Amino acid sequence: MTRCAADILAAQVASFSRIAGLAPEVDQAAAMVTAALAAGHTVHFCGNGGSAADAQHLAAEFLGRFLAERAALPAHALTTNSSTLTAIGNDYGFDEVFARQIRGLGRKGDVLVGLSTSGRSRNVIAAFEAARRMGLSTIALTGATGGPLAQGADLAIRVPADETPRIQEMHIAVGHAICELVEAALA
Ligand SMILES: O=C(CO)[C@@H](O)[C@H](O)[C@H](O)[C@H](O)COP(=O)(O)O
Ligand SMILES: [Zn+2]
Repeated sequence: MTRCAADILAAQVASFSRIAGLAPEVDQAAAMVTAALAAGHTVHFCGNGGSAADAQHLAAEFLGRFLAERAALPAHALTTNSSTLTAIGNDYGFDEVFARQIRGLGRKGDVLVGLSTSGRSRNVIAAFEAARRMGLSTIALTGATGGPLAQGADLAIRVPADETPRIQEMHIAVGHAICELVEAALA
């Protein structure tokens, strides 16, 4: 299927026209993250490919600043240390790259945010299983179908799109909305 630029851009506008319906879930996610940060806990992020970039982007918003000048907030992307990722991947398998980091770095009361457009990435699902066992809260950002990741999460934000790029574009919009709400709540 070949689409011209106008078709692709129209598809982006169409998916974004549905995003306001996610307000209740976005409010809930912001409340979970705000409560954890206010109690001194950390927010961890993970995902693969473009979602790894989104995980890093969102962690940076908390550690750095989003819109307001304020103290650094503890956030961490599990996607950034190539030595950690290759050691765990090589020795234990790629499915373990995030779960093992959660077992090492996660603390009861922390929040784990997993981004997966399919909701089927096994390494993200394994990290959620580890987090659940340890008492972390879990927030899944997925596409409309949600997959097993959404089913097993404390909170699932299923954005109303089916194609990976459209889903990713909405994930970063949702992530930014959560950042803004958390920053305002903690100000
Ligand atoms: O960015 C893109 C496509 O837009 C790709 O890199 C994409 O993230 C990768 O194929 C991921 O492995 C997809 O994983 P997931 O979203 O299904 O968990
Ligand atoms: Zn992408």
